Amino acid sequence: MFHSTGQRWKELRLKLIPTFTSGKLKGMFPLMLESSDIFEKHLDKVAASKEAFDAKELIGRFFTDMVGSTIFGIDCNTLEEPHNQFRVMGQRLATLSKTQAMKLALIAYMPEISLKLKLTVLDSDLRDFFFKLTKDLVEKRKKTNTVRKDFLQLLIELKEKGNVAIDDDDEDKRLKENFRPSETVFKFDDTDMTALLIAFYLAGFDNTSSAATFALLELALNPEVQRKVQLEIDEFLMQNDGKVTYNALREMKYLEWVLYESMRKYPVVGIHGRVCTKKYTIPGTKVTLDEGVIITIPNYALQNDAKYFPDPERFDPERFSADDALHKYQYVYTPFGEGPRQCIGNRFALIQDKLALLSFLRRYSVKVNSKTQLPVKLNIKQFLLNAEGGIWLDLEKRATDQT
Ligand code: HEM
Repeated sequence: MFHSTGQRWKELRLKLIPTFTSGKLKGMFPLMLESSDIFEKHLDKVAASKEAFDAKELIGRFFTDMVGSTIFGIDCNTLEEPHNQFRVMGQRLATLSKTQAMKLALIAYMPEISLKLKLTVLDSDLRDFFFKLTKDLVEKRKKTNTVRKDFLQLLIELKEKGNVAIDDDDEDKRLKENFRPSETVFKFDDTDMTALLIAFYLAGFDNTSSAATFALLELALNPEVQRKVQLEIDEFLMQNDGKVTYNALREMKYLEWVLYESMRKYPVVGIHGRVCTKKYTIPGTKVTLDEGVIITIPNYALQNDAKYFPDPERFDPERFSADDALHKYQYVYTPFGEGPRQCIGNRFALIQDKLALLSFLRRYSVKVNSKTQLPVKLNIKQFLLNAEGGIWLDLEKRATDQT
């Protein structure tokens, strides 16, 4: 999906909208909670070891289990078995060799030539692994008549019926009213399904774990902010008999501002790409872009520009406290992109990241371990923003157990 363009992309995007509605995400929430419960128990072991942990690695394993369940419907147990095949294959998706990175750039910037050359980025054994996995899982569901509230199920529905239905009680009323299934015949085969599952898997453990890692780092560096998040969590848990609910999580606004602010300082995807589809003169300038021109939008630079975000080095979640903050920062704050190609999984990602922070902070505080290089040096060789040498943290049990 990342590389499809034109009519094919439009069709696919339209078909996928109902997959990410609040109703569907709410339906998946119990599966997400199951993974969080296991993660919280695992954190007790990490704390008992008194060893520092590599935040991206630990959260990446947690999210591998979570997306294993919510995307593929499988139980991976990656927290306990960090080298299982599903995790190893996922890590290979996330680490591109130089040749793969060059191929990716060619596909992004010269799509027509790449198509002619039949360029592909993934190694054939990786493709075969996910293709077989998807095929086996689909067959098993059919054989056992299993229906699960996960992405695989929704894509099976899309393949078989040509559409994913929007539930009558879905809260996204505007979406429901405006949604029109496309009238053209929609081709969606096993390869399309596998490609989408791979994209969701990769984004669902890699992008999201980077975002949660940077948020934890800033909380560790700013104990007063960490304390405020913990107080908000305590309050919501108290109001809900210690249970984490979808609605309570959505209402934890301070937690949300913390994530917004850390995604401002450290946008996991540091640049966006666009292709000009028709000749266009930028208003108020003499700059004319011709059709086909490739544009790179430097969102890392924009989000760290004092012109838009005064004192940009300062970690200040209050920047997002106004109701219209996201509107005010539109086009300069774009961690999830902007416009029709904006990240389709942004709400799912926010739930994941909120759950990760909540799992840590309800019973522990995080502290920076001396293995973390400060100030953080960003690794610019990777596709996603990560810290060189990793973010190493220590867990410290909170004075009162909040469960
Ligand atoms: C913190 C986590 C995440 C970040 C920062 C992120 C960021 C982004 C960005 C910057 C784009 C490109 C948007 C543009 O060009 O305007 C994108 C696209 C996309 N993302 Fe995410 N993403 C995250 C999580 C997820 C998750 C969890 C999923 C799915 C489960 C997902 C699925 C996608 C897909 C399918 C696209 C392509 C959309 C299209 O081309 O129409 N992302 N994401």
